[in-house]
Amino acid sequence: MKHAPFIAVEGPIGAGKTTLASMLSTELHIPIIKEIVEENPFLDKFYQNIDEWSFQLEMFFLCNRYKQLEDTGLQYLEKAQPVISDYHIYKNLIFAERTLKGIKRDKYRQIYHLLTDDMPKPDIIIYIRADLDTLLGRIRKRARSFEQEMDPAYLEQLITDYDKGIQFLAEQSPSPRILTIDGNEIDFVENQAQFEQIVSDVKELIQ
Ligand SMILES: Nc1ncnc2c1ncn2[C@@H]1O[C@H](COP(=O)(O)OP(=O)(O)O)[C@@H](O)[C@H]1O
Ligand SMILES: Nc1nc2c(ncn2[C@H]2C[C@H](O)[C@@H](COP(=O)(O)O)O2)c(=O)[nH]1
Repeated sequence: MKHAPFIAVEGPIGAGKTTLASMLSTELHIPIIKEIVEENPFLDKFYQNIDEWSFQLEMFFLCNRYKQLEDTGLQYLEKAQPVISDYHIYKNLIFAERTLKGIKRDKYRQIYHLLTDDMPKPDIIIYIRADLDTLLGRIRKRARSFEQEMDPAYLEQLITDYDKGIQFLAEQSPSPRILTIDGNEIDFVENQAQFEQIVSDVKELIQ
């Protein structure tokens, strides 16, 4: 790979994105960009009433990620410095296609493309797949109050949406390199050898 890599860790809610991105950042000495969660004023309301709050929430995520992506370009990529983030900007569309309807979805799509089409995109995606039980267990473990009443059907739908979304990204040109991790079987937190294998796979992708 000639230019500095832009690595994104992706996967549905609770898959372990932030955990793995932080571990890789430390191990590979690559700065990390993390998404803003706790400061989000709409998440709590969203989980109580998705239809009522989805547009505000999706726009908040989109604007924040747009700003982070702009900064990532200026601070790292244009200076040929590698960077790792715990999300891919396409995540916005994966969620919004599920949570928005009708005219709001149409408007959101237009704004999404207007803001992001010419922005830098990750060239390496680490995709953590995990089934519903694993994700629910991790969400419980993380214990964010607003996520505890999440409808399992919503999460289950997102698992499928993510598979389709990552497949879509794989078909883009130029296509990102994708490392898929089985989050049910591979425990990069407790199992050092499994983490080292991921590090080795990522180093190979970076070469
Ligand atoms: N491989 C793993 N094994 C055990 N616990 C994990 C693993 N990955 C993440 N966790 C835990 O699961 C929770 C969710 O992880 P997190 O990285 O916040 O997920 P995400 O960023 O994908 O939503 C956290 O409490 C984290 O410590
Ligand atoms: N509706 C949306 N929800 C989102 C989006 N990005 C994140 N989230 C939610 C999911 C979790 O409750 C929380 C943190 O996300 P993690 O995937 O890091 O666990 O925020 C989004 O774009 N739309």
